[in-house]
Amino acid sequence: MTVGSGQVYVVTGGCGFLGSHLVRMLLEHEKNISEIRVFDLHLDESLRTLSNDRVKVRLISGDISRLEDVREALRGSHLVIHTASLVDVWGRVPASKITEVNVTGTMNVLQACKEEEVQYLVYTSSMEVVGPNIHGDHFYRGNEDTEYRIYHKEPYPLSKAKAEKLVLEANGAKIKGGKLLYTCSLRPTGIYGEGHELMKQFHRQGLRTGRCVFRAIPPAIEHGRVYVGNVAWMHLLAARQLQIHPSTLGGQVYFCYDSSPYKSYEDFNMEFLSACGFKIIGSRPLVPYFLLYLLALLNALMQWVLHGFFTYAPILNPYTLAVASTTFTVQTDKAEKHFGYQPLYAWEEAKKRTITWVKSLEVSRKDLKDVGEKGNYCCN
Ligand SMILES: NC(=O)c1ccc[n+]([C@@H]2O[C@H](COP(=O)([O-])OP(=O)(O)OC[C@H]3O[C@@H](n4cnc5c(N)ncnc54)[C@H](O)[C@@H]3O)[C@@H](O)[C@H]2O)c1
Ligand SMILES: CC(C)CCC[C@@H](C)[C@H]1CC[C@H]2[C@@H]3[C@H](O)C=C4C[C@@H](O)CC[C@]4(C)[C@H]3CC[C@]12C
Repeated sequence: MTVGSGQVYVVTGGCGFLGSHLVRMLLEHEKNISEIRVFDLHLDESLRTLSNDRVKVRLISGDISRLEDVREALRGSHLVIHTASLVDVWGRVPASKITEVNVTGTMNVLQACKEEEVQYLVYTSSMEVVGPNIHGDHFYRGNEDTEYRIYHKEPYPLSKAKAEKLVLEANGAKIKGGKLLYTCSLRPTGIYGEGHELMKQFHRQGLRTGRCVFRAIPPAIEHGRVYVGNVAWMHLLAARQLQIHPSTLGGQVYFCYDSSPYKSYEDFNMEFLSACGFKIIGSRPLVPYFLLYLLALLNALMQWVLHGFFTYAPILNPYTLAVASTTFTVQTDKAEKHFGYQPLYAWEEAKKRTITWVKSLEVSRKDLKDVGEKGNYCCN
């Protein structure tokens, strides 16, 4: 295999949901690279087979919270896209672990950039560094300059906010050899698309309830969603343009957006699930909010009681309920203005691809059933 003398990119968390889309996106659309280093705690061996005549995909097993691992991965590279993170708003992982991976891990990436002379870093942040806040203030089609009462209490948003701050503060810092480090931060809203773990859970849950989804959140509550392919595309463009126009992109934050419609979380999921015969029951929430809140509190109490025996971490807790019940949508053109971003996938295409994937989940479940698993597939 002949591999050229292009740039070397490191993608931390490259085996995750977004990371693996990003690796494929780079392979297909970034002509200036000869090696992609996929750094992750858990390697997805199938990515290795993506190497081609032009680009080598190198899988590197490592822990972002260990500086030595990160330094080794970054040695001799040109740019880092740092997506590795523990994404947990359910209490599955202790807060200290979330901080270790998301904050210390980011410090390590910055430190390694400085020591290994890597000049460019694109950080995957989250809408959660802004909100929703626990006061339930709505963020209605806001942009990067919209004023909002930012208040973090939960470990995940807290860690993402701290990490983003470190990344932005590091912009312009001197690295070994005297050159400057340039950083920018991308803030996706709720990402969806092929491989979305939470969608798999909603799909499984819907099968258990006879393909019926019981409305819990008022349909007027808008929740921002963005297609994974567009988030990956935006990372690619930001990485490219950060090197060409470091003074424009350096130190900046950008919400990730595309033409996905503004809808409630549940109605948005129905855009895909309805193609599998799922129905949403109720034009308004079937359970009053205070009951849902009590249930969420009960789940939190159970988690606390059972802590030490096993991890009880249902989807519904006071925090996820607050996020789902508070409007948070973005409307901005900052990324277009600063680095020419336009979504690569129109909503129709993103929807089509996601539906094809959700339908494939049905096939794999049916395969399982054929080999003996008991399941409920139909309801209508
Ligand atoms: N999924 C969303 O809706 C969403 C929305 C906004 C922002 N984000 C951000 O996007 C990024 C990717 O999220 P995702 O949904 O693909 O999550 P994911 O869990 O699928 O991917 C994260 C990856 O990081 C890796 N990782 C975790 N701990 C590690 C460690 N100690 N060392 C090395 N690698 C480690 C995981 O193995 C995984 O492959 C994260 O930074 C997340 O905060 C996600
Ligand atoms: C009340 C129930 C019926 C519905 C519960 C849905 C809930 C689990 C969903 C709703 C919104 C989701 C979050 C949102 O899309 C954005 C992000 C940011 C990202 O950085 C991490 C994931 C997260 C927090 C989503 C988690 C799941 C949430 C809370």
